[in-house]
Amino acid sequence: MTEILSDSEADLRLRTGWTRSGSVISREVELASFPQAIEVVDRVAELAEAADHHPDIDIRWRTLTFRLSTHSAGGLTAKDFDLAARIDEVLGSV
Ligand SMILES: C[C@H](O)[C@H](O)[C@H]1CNC2=NC(N)=NC(=O)C2=N1
Repeated sequence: MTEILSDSEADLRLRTGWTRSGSVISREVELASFPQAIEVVDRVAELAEAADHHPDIDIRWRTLTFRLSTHSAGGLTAKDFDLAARIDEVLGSV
């Protein structure tokens, strides 16, 4: 069972560009174009499948918002921060 992180533990792990609201961390990013945003979504989808951990993804033209929480645990876990780091790697590569 993946352990739920306390608010203070979660805040210590919060990555640049991400915010926490309760048991959800999120990052909003604007891409250069809609096709580029969809390319990012495709790449994140592959990472999520490989990790068996999936973000909520809001797509509005060129703006993507990723939201992470561990539904099965009912809170934030290491899985959320690990996937956030992978999402940051994708965003850093476009
Ligand atoms: C059966 C499957 O492993 C689970 O439903 C996975 C799928 N992806 C998931 N993603 C997220 N964000 N939280 C989960 O608890 C979760 N559980």
